Amino acid sequence: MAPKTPKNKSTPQDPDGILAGMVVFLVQNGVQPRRLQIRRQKLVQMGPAIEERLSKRVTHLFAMNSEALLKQVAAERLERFKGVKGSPLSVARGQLEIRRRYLRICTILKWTEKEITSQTSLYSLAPKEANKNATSDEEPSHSKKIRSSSEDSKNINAESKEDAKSSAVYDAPSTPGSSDDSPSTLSPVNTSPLTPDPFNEDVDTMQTSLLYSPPDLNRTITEIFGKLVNIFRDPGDSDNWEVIQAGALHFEKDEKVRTITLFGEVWGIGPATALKLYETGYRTLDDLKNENSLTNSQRIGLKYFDDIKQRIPRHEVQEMDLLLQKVGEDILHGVNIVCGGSFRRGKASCGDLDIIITHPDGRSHRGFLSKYVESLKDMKFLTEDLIFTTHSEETCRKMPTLNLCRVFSGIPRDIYAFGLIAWTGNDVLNRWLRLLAESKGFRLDDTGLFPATHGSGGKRGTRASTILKFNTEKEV
Ligand SMILES: Nc1ccn([C@H]2C[C@H](O)[C@@H](COP(=O)(O)OP(=O)(O)OP(=O)(O)O)O2)c(=O)n1
Repeated sequence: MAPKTPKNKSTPQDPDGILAGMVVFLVQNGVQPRRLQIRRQKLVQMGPAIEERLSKRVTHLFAMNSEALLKQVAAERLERFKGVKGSPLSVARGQLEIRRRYLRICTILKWTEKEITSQTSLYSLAPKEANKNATSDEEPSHSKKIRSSSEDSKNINAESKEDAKSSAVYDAPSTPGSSDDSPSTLSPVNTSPLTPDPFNEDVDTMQTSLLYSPPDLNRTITEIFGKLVNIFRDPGDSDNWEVIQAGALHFEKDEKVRTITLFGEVWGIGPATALKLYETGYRTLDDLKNENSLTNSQRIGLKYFDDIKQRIPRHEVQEMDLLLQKVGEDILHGVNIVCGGSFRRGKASCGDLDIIITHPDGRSHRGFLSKYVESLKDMKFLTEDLIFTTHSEETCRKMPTLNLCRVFSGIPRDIYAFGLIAWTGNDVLNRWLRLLAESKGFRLDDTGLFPATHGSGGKRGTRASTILKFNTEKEV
């Protein structure tokens, strides 16, 4: 029988790596499993042995901070690390960088708040007996010289932002049954190959710093551009078709493309309508004001074109979120109102507000939406209705503006987790999750996870009526 291929490719280890000879125990507490996995892979490349338990062999502990360390490891077990050199290490761009200004003699138990500089620093505590090379406070304890540069702080800052972002996701108003989504949840380290982190939009950046060799997608793109150049090339104007020289794609200058793009930016106007309007002879937004065939939503989209295009700063969304919750609570005690979308993902600005509503009792959400919207209109928070659709007896959606606020209400409690995921996004995560579900024979949408029938001729199967129920996003 052929030997089994290991399922997971292990990260290549550098036997001469900067941490070769160390036996490291990674403290999981305080680190998101995904981030821990990335750090673990980076560390492995630097040559240490990584122990799964805090055995006697362990020479170094890596933890986010003293608090996280003490939460996971009893103080007595750290006795042997007492009074030895501790230096925060930053693993960045595949290199271990030691910031000398932080080198100090310290004992773990004396760490103060001040010394916990940022969440992104890894603290290394080298036990005396294993750290014979350690000389003075001024020198890194490792024999290899390590580049110390401004890059370090750049990397740290980048990581800090990312952390702030990820934690903001979890700072979202608590939702029924979802309190276990906290980033500090302990979970076993998963050493499977890297897969996109659904909740972390910047993970790609981190991945590129690992040993990662993706397919050459640029080539596909340049080939397509090459074809476009040939199509749009003007033989008499050979200087004017290269993207770099012109600063834009040639076809972006084309009046038809430009007009259709502009019209398509009006809320409610899709590509087909935009083309129709172009063919009617319209060229500017002002022209459209006279068009009778526009729907009410399109008309509002046109009226507030500039407003709608402006992104809303996070602090303003925060204020609106508080107000939305207060008004909701005044109407229906215990109602759960979460602002999803980019706000819940911790973004600095948001295109709109995506409000997801349910009630823990599974019943009272019914009829809530109309009272809620009326109330918000009375106080002039909402001024115009764009769309109101009812998908079923229980699920209805409304998108009023001027605050461009999308309200998803009446999401019954038992499918709420699906709604939360879908309306928190981002869209890439949603596509990724749906594909994943499909690959396992399911259909996933904002109302549930359903076993799928077998499709034929390359078509997707239809979804069965049985719904699988899950309480939290994590379970989904
Ligand atoms: N094509 C799309 C569009 C949206 N969504 C989901 C994920 C989004 O996060 C959520 C809300 O959509 P928005 O268009 O409001 O997008 P965001 O809130 O993410 O960003 P923005 O700040 O631009 O509003 O809906 C999706 O799955 N697929």
